[in-house]
Amino acid sequence: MTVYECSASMRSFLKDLPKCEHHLHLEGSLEPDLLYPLAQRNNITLPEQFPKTVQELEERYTRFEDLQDFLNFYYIGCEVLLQEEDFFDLAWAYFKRSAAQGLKHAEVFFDPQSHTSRGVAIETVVSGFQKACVKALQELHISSKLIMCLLRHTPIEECKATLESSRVLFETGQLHALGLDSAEKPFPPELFTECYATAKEFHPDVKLTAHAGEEGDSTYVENALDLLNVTRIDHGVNSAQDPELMARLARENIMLTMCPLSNVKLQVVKDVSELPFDKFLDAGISFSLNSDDPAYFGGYILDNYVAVQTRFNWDMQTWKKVVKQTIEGSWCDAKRKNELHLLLDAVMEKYGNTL
Ligand code: HPA
Ligand SMILES: [Zn+2]
Repeated sequence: MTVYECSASMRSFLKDLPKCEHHLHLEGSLEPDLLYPLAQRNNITLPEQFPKTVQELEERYTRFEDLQDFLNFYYIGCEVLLQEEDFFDLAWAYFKRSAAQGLKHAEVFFDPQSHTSRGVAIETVVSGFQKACVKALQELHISSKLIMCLLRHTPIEECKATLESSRVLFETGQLHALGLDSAEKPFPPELFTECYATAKEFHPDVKLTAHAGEEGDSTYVENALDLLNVTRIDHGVNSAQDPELMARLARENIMLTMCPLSNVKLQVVKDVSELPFDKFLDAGISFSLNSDDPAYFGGYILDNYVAVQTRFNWDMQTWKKVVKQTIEGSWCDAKRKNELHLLLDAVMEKYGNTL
């Protein structure tokens, strides 16, 4: 297993940076040591061939062949979540772990269809997550937003029904944005044009994002922009294939929510060093660094920052630039952004030119 290490002082600087996460699937933060107790609490029988112990499961998580191989485990994991308190426990565990890594603001995904398909009401899911968000703000000073994702492998009629059932949650601002995840290549953005238009009709403030260019090529990114009217792209690694698209991303200030450890684990790239961060910086493209499904990919937000540092060896000013653009690309209000910028200034001052 690859170990990413940087100097203790650099790690301390990276930990102190006020980090915002834009690409985190709450269901992907289900650690094996919570999965089995929840299965027991809810009397869920896991499939016969599913690993029987935390250790066996952790071992299996070290070798995913591709996105689909991972998703097969991810959806089985979802099955242990039933009650409001399960969703609360899951999200609260994520916030606590990430607080210890210097997380200050999180815009987090969830997949209602992986729960409603098992008879769990969307309100139960959202209510559990919301309670954790409130506690995270009060006790950990982490602000957050919920992004509802549609599962692109499910029938479009099911996606439309899910959207309809979430209408009030969007209208009342309990849900902040719409996203799109699951198997990318067979289910391109154009299938979801109507769903995205509907979400925007719920409320003009609803934000739109979509996974694109993780396993799909750069045309998936282009089509998500043109047909879904997203203002953010989740992953978008493959945008680097097309110089014209790169120029457009910079011009239109589209943020890419990059996930270094995920990309290695799902074999999008062989090593973090292959990711086009320097190309994006040179082209003036905004990106953030995120953990995606930390329980499955072996690292939370700071672990991703450290992995990038071990391969790119950025100086403090480059990190300042990356964190600044991450704050700017967040969907929190101007007051919160200002607080985050002040935290960043304080960290830069604390470390001076020492690194
Ligand atoms: O990394 C991902 N990609 C696509 N779908 C997902 N659903 C959870 N995680 C992912
Ligand atoms: Zn993702």
